[in-house]
Formats: sequence, structure tokens, C-alpha cells
Amino acid sequence: MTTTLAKQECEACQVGAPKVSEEELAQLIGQIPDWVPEVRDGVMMLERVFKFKNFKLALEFTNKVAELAEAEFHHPAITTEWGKVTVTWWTHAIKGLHQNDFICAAKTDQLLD
Ligand SMILES: C[C@H](O)[C@H](O)[C@H]1CNC2=NC(N)=NC(=O)C2=N1
Repeated sequence: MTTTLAKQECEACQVGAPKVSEEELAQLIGQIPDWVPEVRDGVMMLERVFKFKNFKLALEFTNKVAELAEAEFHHPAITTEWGKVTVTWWTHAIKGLHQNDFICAAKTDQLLD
């Protein structure tokens, strides 16, 4: 039984590390159903839009994501707007998706608890 994604820790991002395979992508994305794979400039990313009642709540969530990123030393793109936060995970070093991105997406979801 593999541990759930949110319980795993990110490994150091290495240039040359393998991107997730098609099969791994299919298996991993099923564990984070609220996230959408997007391809931008040839780079595959995971993206989710979080909705909030106002800007203050959006900013508080943004700061939680920032703390998560620092704890894992793996960093997303975050767009913070009134009532809305868009979080996008990918691995810059490999210009694509690594297991780390799925772990961080799962951990991001847990910030809502
Ligand atoms: C030097 C390099 O930026 C660091 O090793 C880390 C920082 N955070 C990171 N975050 C993400 N998403 N991808 C990276 O490749 C990455 N690299």
C-alpha cells in the first residue's frame, strides 16, 4: 500500500530527473481529482482554482501555500485575486511534472482543512 501523496515528502529537484510517465500521470492525477493538468509552452503543470469569500481569506490561503512551498523547498506559481487563488505546480528543473508536484498539490488541498 503506497502512502497517500499528502503524507510523502518532496525530494530535491534535480536537473535530469525523470518526468512522470503517462501511466504515472494517470495513476497520480486520480489521487488529486480537483487538479487539472495544463500544458503551457510545452511544460505540463497541475493547476487548481480555490474560491474564497473575499481578498483577506484569499491572501491568508496564499500565505499558507507559501509556507508549504518553503517547507518542501518546492515552489508553485500563485495568483491571488479577490475571492480566488490559482495555484500551479510544476518542476522548473525538468520543465515538466515530477512526483513532487503531485505531493505538493495533495498537501495544498490539505491546507483547506
Ligand atoms: C535552485 C532551484 O530553484 C531549487 O533547487 C528549487 C527551488 N524550488 C523549485 N520549485 C519548483 N517548482 N521547481 C524547481 O525546479 C525548484 N527548484
